[in-house]
Amino acid sequence: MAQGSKVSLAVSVLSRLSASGPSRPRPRPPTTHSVPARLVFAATTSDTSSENATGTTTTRATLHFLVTATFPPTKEKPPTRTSATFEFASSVQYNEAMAAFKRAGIACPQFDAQAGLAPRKPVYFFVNPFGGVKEAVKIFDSLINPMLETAGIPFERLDTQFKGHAEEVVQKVDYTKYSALVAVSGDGVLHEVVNGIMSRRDWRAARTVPIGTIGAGSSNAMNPNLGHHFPEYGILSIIKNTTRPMDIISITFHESRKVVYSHLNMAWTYIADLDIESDQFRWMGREKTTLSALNRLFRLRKYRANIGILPLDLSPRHDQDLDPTKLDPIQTDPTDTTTFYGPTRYFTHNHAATDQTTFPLQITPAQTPLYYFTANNLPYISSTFKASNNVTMASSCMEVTYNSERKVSRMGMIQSLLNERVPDDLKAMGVTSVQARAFRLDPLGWGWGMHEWKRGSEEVEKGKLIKDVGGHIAISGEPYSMESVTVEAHDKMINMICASWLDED
Ligand SMILES: Nc1ncnc2c1ncn2[C@@H]1O[C@H](COP(=O)(O)OP(=O)(O)OP(=O)(O)O)[C@@H](O)[C@H]1O
Repeated sequence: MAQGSKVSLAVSVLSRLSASGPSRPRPRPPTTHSVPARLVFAATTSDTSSENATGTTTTRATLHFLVTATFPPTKEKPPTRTSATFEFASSVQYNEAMAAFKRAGIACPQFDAQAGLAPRKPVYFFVNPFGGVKEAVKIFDSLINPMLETAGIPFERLDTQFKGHAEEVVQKVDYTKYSALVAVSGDGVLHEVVNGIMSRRDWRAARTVPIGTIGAGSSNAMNPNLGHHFPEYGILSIIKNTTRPMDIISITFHESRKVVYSHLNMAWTYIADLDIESDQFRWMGREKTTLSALNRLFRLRKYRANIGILPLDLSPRHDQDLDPTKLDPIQTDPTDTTTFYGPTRYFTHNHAATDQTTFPLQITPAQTPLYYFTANNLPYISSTFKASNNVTMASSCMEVTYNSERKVSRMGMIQSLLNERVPDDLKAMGVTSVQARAFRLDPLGWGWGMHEWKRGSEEVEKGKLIKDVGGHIAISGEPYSMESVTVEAHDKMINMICASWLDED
């Protein structure tokens, strides 16, 4: 049977049923209906067989469906969850229907159980009760719990008690007991999960465990990056266990001597300022970022730095040793960044921003001030804002975008905010972008005017660059100190749960 007709069969079964009717009369043999809906998930619960007066055995099953208005699903219309109980005239018809679902890639856990397939290991959920507009617990109770129970997938849940809790647990957990580690949060808890994995001695093996996220924060950048515009789609991907390999970036801090990993981005200047400062508008919920973006746009700080970038096409290839049986040596000096656990950072050590052999694309303080500087591992930096056009989940690079002109276009930036994406022609914003394998950033300071440099809130010095005066580096939306960093892309380092229909082109 062709794939289309299998789905048609499933849809035709659905089209016969009212949204939540009780038991129905026997269905007639299925016929194909044209229904403006796509069925992406079905599971059966409470199957029962009984013999009627004529001695015929009928099978009754409750089917649970997730139906989308279009396929691939879009962000405009949420999917519909519905269930219906109906009777199959014979066990043959029941088995045929279940097999059709199964062949169409629809989850039928009871069918798996009948086929003797081993049950899945539990999924480990990290739920942040305080992220975003505090919706994580509600999303867990009203969607994740029932959908996973319907699909017959076991799970464990940890409500995070403090910042860093998820990272602490992931560093120690026996991940082999779980089929996936999933953050129900904004990007903050996923950031912790990724860092927890990469800071283990056995990161080579641990990195293969599927990682997922159900957006329950305020920005939820991973929703569009993974094709999960609604939580149901993220849950569906967990049920179906659809994963893709994904790059991450490492950020080595040379002064505070630490290494941080990011699934999303590293931002400095405008984007970092607006992101970190948006926290003061948390009470506004999802609008906090827009308000913060406008607020900072009219008070743009002028930053100075030495920056060296290694473009992807000039980057030498290095193979990582990813043998999952290997353990990194025990770390004895916690300040020696060369011995930190996690992938080898080839371009990090002993290279200054001015080292043109490693970082041939140079930006100097004479070419600055800088207003806009981001390094994105993925296209979307919030649930709606597309900040990069030339990067995908596994593009072996990040997209570094910065203002190449001494002035950015505020009008261009407002236009970009309204359109919720950077323009294809970046010149309209006064910025440029490069696919980069690595870069080194030595920030020097910031000021309001060309000759005035502000320290904290009071002191103004003329013509002098001052370090450490309140600027931020933001990594996956989390604040870090503004200091010299080297940033590298690491190919296909994690195994990310994403929608099967995600089209990254
Ligand atoms: N129980 C907790 N109490 C306080 N902070 C927590 C707790 N659990 C997690 N955190 C921290 O809360 C921060 C924000 O979390 P999260 O990413 O879930 O929400 P958000 O910042 O609103 O979302 P987004 O990243 O989408 O804007 C993260 O830094 C995370 O480490």
